[in-house]
Amino acid sequence: MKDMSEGYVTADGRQIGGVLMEMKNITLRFGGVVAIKDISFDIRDGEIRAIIGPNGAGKSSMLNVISGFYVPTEGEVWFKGVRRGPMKPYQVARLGVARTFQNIALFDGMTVLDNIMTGRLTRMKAGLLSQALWYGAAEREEIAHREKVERIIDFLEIQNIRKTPVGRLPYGLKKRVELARALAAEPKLLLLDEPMAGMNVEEKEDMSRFILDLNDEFGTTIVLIEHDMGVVMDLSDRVVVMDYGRKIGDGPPEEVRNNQDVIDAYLGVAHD
Ligand SMILES: Nc1ncnc2c1ncn2[C@@H]1O[C@H](COP(=O)(O)OP(=O)(O)OP(=O)(O)O)[C@@H](O)[C@H]1O
Repeated sequence: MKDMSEGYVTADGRQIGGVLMEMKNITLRFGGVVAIKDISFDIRDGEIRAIIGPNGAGKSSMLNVISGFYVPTEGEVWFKGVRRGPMKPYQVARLGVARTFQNIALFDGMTVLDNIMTGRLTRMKAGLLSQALWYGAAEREEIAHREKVERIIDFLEIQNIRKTPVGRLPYGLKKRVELARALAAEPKLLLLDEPMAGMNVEEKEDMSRFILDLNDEFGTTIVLIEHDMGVVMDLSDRVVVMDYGRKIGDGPPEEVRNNQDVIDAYLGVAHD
């Protein structure tokens, strides 16, 4: 077991805990393409960690390694002090990892409420047989799940659309429902793939507020990929910068912003 005791205090006075997840020398290849080259970093309990980089840098690939969707070609992933082997998505979900997607992945024909309930599936104990045999227990479980979901609906201020089919909602609200569904799994680690993509300024402000509030209220650790630099600088405690599959920067936003390699990558300086 790893020592998880160390932590740090953020510029705004939040106490960040020890290492929740550690990526050790991760390399990921797709045939001849090397999407990630020997990258190491950690994610600490309670922090908001961003992964940034130009198009094709390897950010989505890295998020997929963190989520367990991809198994790295080389390197180790440690979660809660234990080395993680290859896992099925539901096993990763049970460990407490949930995510949202770059292209919203909701059921358009279902209501907001039912979409969010699908986020509780990995937490449901009562299977079909036990539901038939122990109807009372299953009903109690269902009520408990609904209470959790209602709390999330209140938290994300979407009470007025709870019965609306998702397909009828504007883009920004769909993104919020997707966040609600991920939260319904009560994740320890929440992965957000471009949570602000395609949003207007007001929607971005709302989403930023919800991300900060949920980190504060539920203590959820967050990893996000985001192209909007203003958002990244405002929200994150520490930032990993990727370029051509390599890590070229890692630290608090102000440190990363002044890193010459990062400036060069964003200005498109030639690489050898
Ligand atoms: N499934 C795959 N099969 C083959 N190559 C892939 C696959 N996924 C990603 N790649 C390649 O790996 C590299 C990194 O891609 P990735 O999507 O992780 O970058 P990214 O930083 O998320 O880019 P973007 O900001 O454009 O989403 C690219 O060269 C990409 O073409």
